[in-house]
Amino acid sequence: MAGFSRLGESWAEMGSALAGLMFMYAMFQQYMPTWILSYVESLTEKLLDYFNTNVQITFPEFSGDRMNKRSRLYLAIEIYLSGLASAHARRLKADMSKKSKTPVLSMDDHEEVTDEFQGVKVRWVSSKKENRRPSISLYNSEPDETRFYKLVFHRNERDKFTTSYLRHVMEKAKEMSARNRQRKLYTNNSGDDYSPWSSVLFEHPASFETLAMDPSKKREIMNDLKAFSSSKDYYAKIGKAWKRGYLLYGPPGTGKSTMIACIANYLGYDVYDLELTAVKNNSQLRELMMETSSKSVIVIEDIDCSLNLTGQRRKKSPKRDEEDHPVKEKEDEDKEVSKVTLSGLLNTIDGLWSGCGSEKIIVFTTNHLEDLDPALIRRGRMDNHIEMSYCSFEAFKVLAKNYLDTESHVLFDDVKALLNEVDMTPADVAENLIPKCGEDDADTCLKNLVEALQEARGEAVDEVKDVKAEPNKLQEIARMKQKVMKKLMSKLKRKHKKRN
Ligand SMILES: Nc1ncnc2c1ncn2[C@@H]1O[C@H](COP(=O)(O)OP(=O)(O)OP(=O)(O)O)[C@@H](O)[C@H]1O
Ligand SMILES: [Mg+2]
Repeated sequence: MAGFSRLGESWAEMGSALAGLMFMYAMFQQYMPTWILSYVESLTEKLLDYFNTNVQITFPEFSGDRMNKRSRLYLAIEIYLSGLASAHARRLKADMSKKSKTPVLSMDDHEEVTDEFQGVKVRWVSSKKENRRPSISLYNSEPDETRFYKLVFHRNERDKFTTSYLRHVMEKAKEMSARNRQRKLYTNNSGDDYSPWSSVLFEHPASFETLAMDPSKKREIMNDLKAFSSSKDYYAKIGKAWKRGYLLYGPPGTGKSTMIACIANYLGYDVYDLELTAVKNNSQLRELMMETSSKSVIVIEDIDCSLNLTGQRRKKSPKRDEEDHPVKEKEDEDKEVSKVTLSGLLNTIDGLWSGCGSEKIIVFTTNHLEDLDPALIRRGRMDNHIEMSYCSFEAFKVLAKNYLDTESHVLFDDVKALLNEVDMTPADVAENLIPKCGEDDADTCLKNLVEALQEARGEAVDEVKDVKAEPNKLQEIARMKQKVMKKLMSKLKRKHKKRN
């Protein structure tokens, strides 16, 4: 008995000594030199291997014959783990890369985090080992130390973690780096000899969250975009270039340009703003398209006024002046500068050239859908036609939240009733919600909006009365007014774009 109790005591002593050692190790771990940590780690691993039911995969930082290339897999894991690390790791490292807009956090050496995949837990450990060979050698480019990540999981889950989990890590990392990437806005107005595009950082703050639109329509568009961006295999299978066309149409100020920024921000794509009037001919257009990168939104705004693309298929009789001489129209003048034709444009967006590069979204915007050549916007070319309409009550609620931080108010009912009767663009509603002087609060802004809507309703009623009084004459005036406005708008837009 005495022997047993002595054995028990010595086990207890060993146990408490081991616990003490472990406690000291944990306490002073961060002050210890790396070689001690690596040594202890490998010793512990060997010891644990005897009882181990785990499988472990190592992902070294450097790969290649001479270990001189940073491994893409390692970098992807680093990005993937940054989210977990910032939430759970105790010791973190921060780094800033040229391409990212925020610092990238990663686990510090000898730190670990747990992840969960399909209900099963896995452990990620970040380690490093010192390379004993002298690093100053003509023949040895191996770094002094090698970092690696270790993935540890139960051996029963081998299939799951060697295939689907690693795929999941790669996909997530791709998504995360796209989100964190510094994106660019390209224009073809002032390209140089080296590139037909010039660029600035794209930092538009618009997002689907702040876009005023019917929520179900918004969700539909977001789903469509997500499905597109993850359909690489599908497009390859059906033998179609991985691109999608969006046509955004609606009156000025309904959010077409804002929607483009939302799309680019949502998918983490670059934006190419293609000014067709600055493109000399079809071959330059082709060159521009070939110079666009994957993961981009290529935009042609106001396609109806970009060039005389709208009527090239319909034979138009030339306009004549009072003395019956043919009048040179503004569009004809443009045609002399830009010789891009409708078929050139169709071929570039939809023909063989469109296969160059992939994952591209092409967006046309227009205020006048009815003026466009049907060939330009047929399904398959412009796959998704989205009407950007006047402000609905649902859209107003988004604006009220954005601008006034308000989700309900006594005046909401008035606004709702008025928006049912009056067409007002989200841009005009937003303008009324902006405080006019620093002290304007939500009450004042909403009152301003109600007044503006009432005023607009008054004008609309007056117009209806006039039309009833003299229908033919007034309808003719309205048509003329619309025509003049349309031309004026086109002119202004062209001028504005040329100036920029
Ligand atoms: N649906 C919307 N949601 C949020 N803000 C909007 C919306 N529509 C317009 N706005 C606001 O109005 C401004 C003008 O909108 P935007 O330039 O997107 O309109 P547009 O439809 O492109 O007009 P245009 O046809 O004249 O180019 C934006 O800067 C934005 O602040
Ligand atoms: Mg616009």
